[in-house]
Parts: sequence; structure tokens; C-alpha cells
Amino acid sequence: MSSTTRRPLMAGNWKMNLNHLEANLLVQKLAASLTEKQLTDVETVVLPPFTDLRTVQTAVDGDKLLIGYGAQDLSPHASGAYTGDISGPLLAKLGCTYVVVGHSERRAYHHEDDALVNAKVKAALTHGLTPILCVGEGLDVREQGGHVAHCSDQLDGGLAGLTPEQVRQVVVAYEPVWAIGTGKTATPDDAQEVCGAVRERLAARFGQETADQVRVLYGGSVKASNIASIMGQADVDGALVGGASLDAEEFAQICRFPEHLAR
Ligand SMILES: O=C[C@H](O)COP(=O)(O)O
Repeated sequence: MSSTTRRPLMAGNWKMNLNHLEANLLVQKLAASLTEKQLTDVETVVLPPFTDLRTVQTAVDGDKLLIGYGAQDLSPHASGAYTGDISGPLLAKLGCTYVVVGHSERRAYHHEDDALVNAKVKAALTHGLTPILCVGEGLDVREQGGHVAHCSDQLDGGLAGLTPEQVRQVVVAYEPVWAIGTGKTATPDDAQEVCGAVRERLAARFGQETADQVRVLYGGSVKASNIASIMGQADVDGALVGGASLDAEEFAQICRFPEHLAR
């Protein structure tokens, strides 16, 4: 399967930004900026803070918007005495279809290791959510040339114990930590090198058919001005967008990338 047969996915990770009023405005503006065909050709998803999810659900359901949504994290547990945590069933009940797992900010600030990330991937799948499993190296690892091995290890850890059928339901996002929120974008060749290596690793562990079906995203300072060159790479199937997804028009332009693509 070539990259042209995997449906592109643009996911906007709002991180800890936008209150519920701003969330409603952004989703409405985003939907109004894209045609039905554009939203069909490119899957468009927003990942707001937990506190905005009910508002986004109301906007999407009420106006039948062709926009998906999900959360930025979930508990590995289904329910119970876990103060402050949000479980898969709670997210699924709000209509979420995606959940980010193992974002580098969670790994860095909340000390999430591969075992916990793996438990979260499994929890997401158990409750019908598509995990967006993030992998990516820091600057020190990149400078020592260990980026491919580092990302392969995180991938192995995050997907441990999964069947090929389960892996087909996962989205992988390659986000070099040194490119997140820094304005330093990896070159299209850098993105392809690791996204291609992720797919090779998936093929080695779960079979070529599975590897061909999994969508691999790039994330790290993606903007309207650089998305076309990134999406021109064979193994890049979309983007996990942070800062640029907080502006409806900028994110809509990112989602309209096929207009600027010269594959
Ligand atoms: O999840 C998104 C990434 O961390 C990228 O963030 P950024 O686009 O602000 O660099």
C-alpha cells in the first residue's frame, strides 16, 4: 500500500490552551473554512483539553460537523479511586475517537515510561479509542545519531503485547522533541527517515500488511508554510500539530495541503 491510499490525518493538539468558549469558536471556524470534500479527503481532528470536550461534542453533533475529536491523555484504568485522572470509558462516552498517548511532554513532566504508555495504548484500544502513540528523540540523542534506534525502542515498548490486528488500529506520531514548539522543523528528509524506519519496524514485528495500514504522522513546528513538503514524503501520512492548530485559518490551510502538493 502506498502513502496515497492511507487517508491523511491532521490532528490539532491544543495542549493546555483555549477555554470552552474559545474551543467552540475555533471548531466552528475550522469547519466553515473547509469544504465537505476537503474534510472527506483529509481526516481533520482536534485534541482539546478535557474541559472542552463536552463543548466540542455539542458543536460537532449539533451541526453535524465532519470533524473528529479526542483527548490528550487517558488513565490506564477504567474507573476507580484515581483522583484527577480521566478514563477511556469517560472519553468514549463523550464521543471521543482519538487519544494521544506518550506525548513527550507527558514523558518529560509526568515521568511516563514505556510500560505506562503501553498500558495506556491497551486501555485506549479496549475502550474503542484510537491511540496516537508518540515517539521521538531529544536533541542529545539526535546529535549522537541514535534517533532511529531510540524511536524504534519507544515503538516496541508502546506496542508490546499487541496483536497485528490491534496495531492496525494505532496511529504513530514521530515528534522529535527538539522540534516541538521551537520553530525548528525537521527537514522533510529527517521526517521521512524516522517515519520510514517506524514503518520498517512495524513490518518486522507485525508484518508488512499491518505496517502498510498504520498511519504515521510527523509533529514538530508544523505550519501551513511547511506542511506540503513534509506531506510529500512517502511514509508521512499526516501531522500532529501543536501551536499552529490554535489558529483556525492556519490549521485549515494545513488541512488543505493537497492543493499545494506536488507528489
Ligand atoms: O503535539 C504536537 C506537537 O508537540 C508539536 O507541537 P508544535 O506544533 O507546537 O511544535
